[in-house]
Formats: sequence, structure tokens, C-alpha cells
Amino acid sequence: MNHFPALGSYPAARLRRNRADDWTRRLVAENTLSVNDLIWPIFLKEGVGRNEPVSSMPGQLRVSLNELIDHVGRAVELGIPAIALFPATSPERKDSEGSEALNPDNLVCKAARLLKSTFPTLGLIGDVALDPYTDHGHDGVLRKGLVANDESLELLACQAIVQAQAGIDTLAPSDMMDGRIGVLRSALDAADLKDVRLMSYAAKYASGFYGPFRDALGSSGALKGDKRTYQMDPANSDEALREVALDLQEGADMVMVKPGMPYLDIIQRVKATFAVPTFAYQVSGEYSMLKGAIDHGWLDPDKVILESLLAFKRAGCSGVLTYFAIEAAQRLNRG
Ligand SMILES: NCc1[nH]cc(CCC(=O)O)c1CC(=O)O
Ligand SMILES: [Mg+2]
Repeated sequence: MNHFPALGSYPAARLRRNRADDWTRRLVAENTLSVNDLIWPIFLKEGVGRNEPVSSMPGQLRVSLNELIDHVGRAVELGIPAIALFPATSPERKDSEGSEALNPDNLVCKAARLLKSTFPTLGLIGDVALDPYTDHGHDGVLRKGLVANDESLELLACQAIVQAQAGIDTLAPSDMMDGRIGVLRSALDAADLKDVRLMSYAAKYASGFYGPFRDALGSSGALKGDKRTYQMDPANSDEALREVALDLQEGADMVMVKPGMPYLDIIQRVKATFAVPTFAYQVSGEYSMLKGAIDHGWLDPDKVILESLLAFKRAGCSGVLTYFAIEAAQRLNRG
């Protein structure tokens, strides 16, 4: 069936006409990518000392607190609206309950206070989940060998409050426990932190693409088993809509789909169904795939970085968490 009878067909219809010059290409472009779409995830390292390269993510660093202002200053200068903080916690601070997550002087909280006082207008996103802090590497606590949903929620709520009090303005729960958005929202309300935003990792899949991230945080060696009892099955799509519906009902301000590129179909369905601010996480494995090929000279960074990010806009995203944020912003600012 012809859905566009009025348009006729070749030779009257020649779609190449609009592609013939830069000016028409710019006029008919349906989507744009700008610096306003970028969120830069940053790994933090304890102690004062040198930054450390992350070997499975060439170009990314674990940043120590004394280097943090210079490091983040680059994002601020480029106009990147927000960064997301992830702590590489040293093994001696990890335990089975992830207690360090509740320490108001933990790495994320120290970084948040420092960054808020230096860059008051920069958005700070804090990860809510226990895996950087547990010696078993799971996002919640274990009871009888299983990740216990409701016990974990209590700890996650405390973790959220501690971060918000340190200056984190957007909490991003990545734990995938059921009910955590509602619990976090009421905990924030009770603590008079009503303006703190919740960016829910609503549809987070049990993905192999997180491998380099777990290396960066040192949680891959620690992780016992896998996360398939709480993260979503990559086979599922309808279920993502249920996850998003619940999180919105419970008080999420923004939702996220993760990973990104292999899940563009999910992003599109979420945006079409709910019409709410939707984000994607172009995760560590996606970065390392592209970066590895770029470093070998097999892909052209001037083409693939912005193309991969524009794909998220086309699918319906408001913005993207990407380790390419700096490189993308530099290219966008160059015009
Ligand atoms: N709560 C853990 C968390 N938060 C963000 C990522 C992955 C990000 C990336 O791969 O870049 C993960 C990994 C996991 O679930 O094991
Ligand atoms: Mg959920």
C-alpha cells in the first residue's frame, strides 16, 4: 500500500534533491545533537595522587580528588550541563552490607561537596546502588545467597539521602530493586529534599556491555555470579514499558534506558509511550568498542562519535550519558 500517494514517484520524486547541498541538508535535518544533550560519567579514585588510566577504556581515568577540579573544569568550559560520579572504592572499605555507601564522608560525597562549591551551576548526578561498596559486587545486600529487595531498599534510601545532603542534585538509582523510586522519593520528601531529581535507570538490562565499567570500579573481580535476578532480560521489550510506568508512578522525573546502542528500539518505545524525558547510557562496552576501533584506525572518530550520539536523539532521547562527552562537545563547539 502506498502511504504517500500525493508524493508521486520517480522521476518526479527525487529525494536526493534535498541532500544536494549543505544548506538544504541543514534545513531538513529532523534531529540535532548539541552540547546540552551530554552527560559525562566520571570515575573517582580515593586518596590524593595521580589519576589512573582505565586499561579497558582507553582515554578514561580514575580521577583523584586533587585533580578533580581541573578534570571537571574541562566539561564546564565546554558547556556540558551535568556529570555523573562513580567511585572506585578501595577493597578494604567494602563489606557485605556496602556500609561505605552510607558514610557521609565517602568518596562521592567528598567529590560532590568540592564540585558544588567550585561549580555551583553544574548538574551533579549520583549513582544509587550498592555495588561499588559491596565485597560481593551486587547492587543490593544478600540474604541466604539472594539479593534481598526490601532490605536493600532501606540502605539505598539512606545512601540517597547522604548523597543529596552532600550536594548531589540528581539521584540516579541503577540498582533495579522493585519499588526503589517510591522509597527514595518519600525518603527525600521526609528529609526536606523535595527538589532533588530522580533519574531512574528504569529499563536496565543484564548486559555484557558493562564489563569495562566493572573493571574501572574494581567490582568485576568481586562480583559473584551475575545480575540476572534483578536486571532485565535482553529478550524483553514490553517489560521495559512496565518498568518505566511503575517508576513514573512512583515519582521518577526522568527515565533511562541502558545500555544504549543495542537498545534503541526500547528508547523509541519508551518515548512514544510515555512522552517523558528519556535518557540513554552509552555504556562502557559501547565506548570501548568504538574507541578500540578508533585507536586502531578502523573507524574515524570525526564521524562515528557524533553519529552514534545523534542516533539516540533520533530514537527520542533528551540526552545521553557518554564517555565521549568531552570529545563530542569539542567537535560540536567547532561546528
Ligand atoms: N549499579 C551499577 C552500575 N551503574 C552503571 C553501570 C554500568 C555503566 C557502564 O557500563 O558504563 C553499572 C554496572 C552494573 O550494573 O554492573
Ligand atoms: Mg523497576
